[in-house]
Amino acid sequence: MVHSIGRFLRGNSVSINSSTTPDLSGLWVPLVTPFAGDAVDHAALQALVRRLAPAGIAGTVVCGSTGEAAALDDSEQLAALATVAEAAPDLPRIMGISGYHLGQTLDWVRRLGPEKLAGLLVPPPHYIRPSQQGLIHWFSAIADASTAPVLVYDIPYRTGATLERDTLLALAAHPNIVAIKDCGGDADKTRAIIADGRLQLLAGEDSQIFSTVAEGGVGAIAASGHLQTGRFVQVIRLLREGRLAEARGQWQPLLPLIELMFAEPNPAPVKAALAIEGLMSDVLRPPMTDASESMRIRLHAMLSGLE
Ligand SMILES: O=C(O)C1=N[C@H](C(=O)O)C[C@H](O)C1
Repeated sequence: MVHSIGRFLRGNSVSINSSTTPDLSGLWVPLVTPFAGDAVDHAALQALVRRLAPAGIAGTVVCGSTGEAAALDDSEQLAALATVAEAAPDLPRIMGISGYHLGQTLDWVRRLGPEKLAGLLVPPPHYIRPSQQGLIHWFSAIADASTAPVLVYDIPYRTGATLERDTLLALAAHPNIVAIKDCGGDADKTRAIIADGRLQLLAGEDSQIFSTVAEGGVGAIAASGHLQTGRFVQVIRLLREGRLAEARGQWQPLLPLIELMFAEPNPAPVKAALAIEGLMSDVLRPPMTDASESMRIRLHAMLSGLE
């Protein structure tokens, strides 16, 4: 049994009720961060957002893992967020955060307080591998401090921390924790969260979008959605409408694209594909590396075959 020491279980939580819980369904695109040389390429970021916005996406994620947030300093992150907001002011934005120092992370959450965010995407602290009780403390403290609703980012292969099913169900009681981005790799846990019904579940593994939404997930945060965006949007919409065969017809042509996008560390293939399309230059910040030559050749072939 895990015990929360968060403010919400002490009875003085922020007053957020179900009528104000945001609807996070649909496709969210975790934006890459384009670079021009050493600097963030704001013009390319703006053009990217303007291309994605009309495709029917729910919104964007700024500074997720795909956005190479680990390589951006605070002012670059705030500037990227401002550029995305300026490019499409009415398109909802989720901001990714991460860290392992609770005090510094809370300071950052408070600095983000004035931003108009649809949510804050928060993974467990990486590297330090706390207990389940420690994880409850981490998320509760952040959710207490955040003016935006919190999405729990369950991604043990990046953080080294496993969020157990009971932990996620305990966090679902927090009025400001509203969703999970599911990269947990545990189908039983995924189903339990969906069956519980309090957290909106978004697929975080692109290859699992179909199965997750077919089982009751509300959408996805998917880097592959930079390409063939309208088709990803359609798949999720059709599944949520129960139109399984039509959804499958849209989904199957996306599988080679998804496979290619993760054949090298994300976001190198996504950036290479967008560079081929003339949207940005193909630059990542070390220690991330740009796509290999063989990847570029495969991308050229794939993009020329796409409608
Ligand atoms: O940035 C994200 O959010 C995503 N991250 C995943 C990862 O690379 O770990 C992939 C997913 O498509 C989106």
